[in-house]
Amino acid sequence: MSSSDKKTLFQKIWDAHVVTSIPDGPDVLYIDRHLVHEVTSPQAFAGLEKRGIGVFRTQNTVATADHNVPTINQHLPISEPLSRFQVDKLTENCRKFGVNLYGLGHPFQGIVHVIGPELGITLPGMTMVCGDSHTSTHGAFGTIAFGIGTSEVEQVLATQCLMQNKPKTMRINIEGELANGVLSKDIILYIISKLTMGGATGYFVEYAGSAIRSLSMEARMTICNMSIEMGARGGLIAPDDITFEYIQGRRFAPQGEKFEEAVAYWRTLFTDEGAAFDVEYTFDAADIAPMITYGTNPGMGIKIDETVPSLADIKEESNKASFDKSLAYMGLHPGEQLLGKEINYVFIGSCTNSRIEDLRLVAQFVKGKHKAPNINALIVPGSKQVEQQAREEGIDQIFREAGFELREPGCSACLGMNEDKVPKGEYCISTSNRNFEGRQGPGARTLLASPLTAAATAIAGKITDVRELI
Ligand SMILES: CC(C)[C@H](C(=O)O)[C@@H](O)C(=O)O
Ligand code: SF4
Repeated sequence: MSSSDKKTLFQKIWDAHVVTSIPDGPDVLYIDRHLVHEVTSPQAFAGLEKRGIGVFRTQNTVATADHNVPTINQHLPISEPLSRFQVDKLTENCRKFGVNLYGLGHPFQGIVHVIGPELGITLPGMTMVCGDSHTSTHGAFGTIAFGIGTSEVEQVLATQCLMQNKPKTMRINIEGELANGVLSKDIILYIISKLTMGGATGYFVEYAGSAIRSLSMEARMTICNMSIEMGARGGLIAPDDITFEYIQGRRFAPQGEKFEEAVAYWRTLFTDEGAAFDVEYTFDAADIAPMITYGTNPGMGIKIDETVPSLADIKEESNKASFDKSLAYMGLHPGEQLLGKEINYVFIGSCTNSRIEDLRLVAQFVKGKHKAPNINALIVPGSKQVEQQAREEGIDQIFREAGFELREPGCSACLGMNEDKVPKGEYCISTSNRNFEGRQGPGARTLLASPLTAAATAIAGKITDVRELI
């Protein structure tokens, strides 16, 4: 193989999906799977209706209701009018256009980025899109998965294709062993704190290295999920035995001989030795600690035992400009220690950390303990299946005894499009992926962290270094 024949994983998947290349323009890509939710689909369906056309490949399109759904009493009509309208509109559109919907009440309903993988809809080597920035989650399977805008949603519904300029490629290697109490959420918060919020803009990232290889699929999804938070178009990880084992037997995954055939192909999905990336970074896993954010973008993160930096420590120009405003919003000041700070809200959920593995980890930690009296804790599973599994495993019971409530699935307080909001001025340790101003409710102050850090904080009633407790 000459050096020019050597391909990155990204290049291999991309090349396999180019329908046609527009000279000096974008490529037209075939899209294997299209996920749809209630927020970004109404205008797209309306556009099809206006043009008098249908959905080209309904069998490749799956919809669910997640952003606007309440997390209690899902069997009752939605009381909040806008949310009810959005969810009803999705139901109506899916019925009209013949799209498969896992709506409220369906045993497969859940956050779009949780249900795709758990149902075996997400498979290695695919192209996947959704009108949602965290579609990058699915890259954990060795998939080119990325978020698109509503007009592109219409394009894909109509043609199963999408025009795309090829992004540049970046590889991030994490080598070595993670310390006890450090989770994949800490890895990605660490990476984003190093690269900053705009550091991967224009790139598609491949995560590699021994620390990444050792992670479960759930943990890999957490990392790929947040690729977008450093501006990347998406992130992916080469599939391996851990991936194949996760997929085997899942509802819509190939079965029997078909599965073996698929695995034989999936094993070709890796970056060739010596293939070139536009940029490459390597970090030492041993340098990663439990992380927490102090500001209003996910790149404003520190190791939990560090202090809030000062303007002089900030390197990125765009962050400098908003630094003071960000700290004022958060009610924090440079040099302040976050450890030991009393906070009243904990949110465990979102497409970053609401999978069964996250819930198990939290349950294992809180078992036999009780949350502090000042803490309001919300645990929201990513899907009906996760909720069901948690109940079967007695995890709901453990949570109840520890003073937490296991809700019904949805995006919930990740972005507060339903009634799950954090009150103005209150701090919330959140396992979600965004800490923008007002993200969890007007005036709410979000501190992003791992599920273990969230759990430890809930028990102590103040920001806690989980390494001291395990
Ligand atoms: C509502 C949706 C378009 C949005 C996104 O694209 O990511 C949401 O999921 C988010 O996390 O902010
Ligand atoms: S859980 Fe949060 S980040 Fe994920 S899709 Fe829903 S709103 Fe977006």
